[in-house]
Amino acid sequence: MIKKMKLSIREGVSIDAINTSKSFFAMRAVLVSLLLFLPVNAVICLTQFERKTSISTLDLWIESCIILQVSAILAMVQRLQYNARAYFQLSLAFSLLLISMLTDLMDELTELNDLYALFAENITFISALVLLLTGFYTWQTHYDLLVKTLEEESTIDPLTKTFNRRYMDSLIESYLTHPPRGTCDMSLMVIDLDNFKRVNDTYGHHIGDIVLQVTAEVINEQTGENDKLARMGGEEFEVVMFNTDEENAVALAESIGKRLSETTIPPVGKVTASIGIATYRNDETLVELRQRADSAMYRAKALGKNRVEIADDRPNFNEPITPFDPNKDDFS
Ligand SMILES: Nc1nc2c(ncn2[C@@H]2O[C@H](COP(=O)(O)OP(=O)(O)OP(=O)(O)O)[C@@H](O)[C@H]2O)c(=O)[nH]1
Repeated sequence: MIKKMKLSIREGVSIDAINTSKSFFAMRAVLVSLLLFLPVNAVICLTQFERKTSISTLDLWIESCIILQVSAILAMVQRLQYNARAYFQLSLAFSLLLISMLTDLMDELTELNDLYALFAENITFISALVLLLTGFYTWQTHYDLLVKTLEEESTIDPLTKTFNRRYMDSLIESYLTHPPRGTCDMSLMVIDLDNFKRVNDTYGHHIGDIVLQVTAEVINEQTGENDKLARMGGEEFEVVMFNTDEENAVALAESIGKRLSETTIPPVGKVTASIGIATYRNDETLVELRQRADSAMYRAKALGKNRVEIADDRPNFNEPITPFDPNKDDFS
């Protein structure tokens, strides 16, 4: 069952669950020993019933049914595997509830009306209720945390801690489906690091990862609250800029490119990026918008890298727009 959990829950959460597996086994041992008392108790009850018969058969049936139901719930609790504490508290709560009900049944059957038994029965019952409340609370808290973790993991790139492609797609799609009232420009920027393979080949994958992290930091420093950054995969990033026309998008792209080309990342030195910009046109789909931004980025690569290009039907689009420093090496 632990294996199944590992497969169904994402890595971060499953580690938490596996770490607690020892507690599950310990708790299971306690429960099994508790449950062994059930048939023993039942035998005692029936023996007593032979002798004292003041309790009605209907009462006996009703109480037995409730006991069976609680046992069934206890068995179901065994399937709540994702939090050791909730599992422990709920299992103990239902076990105590069973003990309390069995004690009650025995008490009625034997008609001893023993004060000690009455006291023990009530104490057990109250403890069971307290444990039930805390168990459900723990369960709910852990469930909320689980949902939050899964939400984060499904939208965040684990390496750079920026958003991922899935989040970016849904963000832009929701803008396109429900555009804000009035005119509101939206621009998309595609940023692709230059000669990144060389960085990996020269310094290793680990240093390549650091370069990606620093790149994300540099882009984040330059962007404002209307912009969202995502790593789309490999060495490619996207920034969606709401309330941003082409002119402002180019200005932001230039500042990102400039800042990146000035940043020294040891031991690599400086890295550069080719950037493509596309500003949203009415009735355009996400695929079309991204295609235009992508082709602008590829044009930037073709024109010598380390520059910004705008996706457009401009007649002179082949002319470089804003070269940072075309003669400079990509990393020094
Ligand atoms: N370190 C690291 N490298 C990655 C990751 N994802 C992809 N890569 C590497 O990124 C490199 C991309 O290489 P290319 O597509 O040839 O791009 P490039 O070398 O930047 O060439 P240009 O884009 O033309 O400048 C490959 O070596 C991939 O292995 C990652 O998560 N970490």
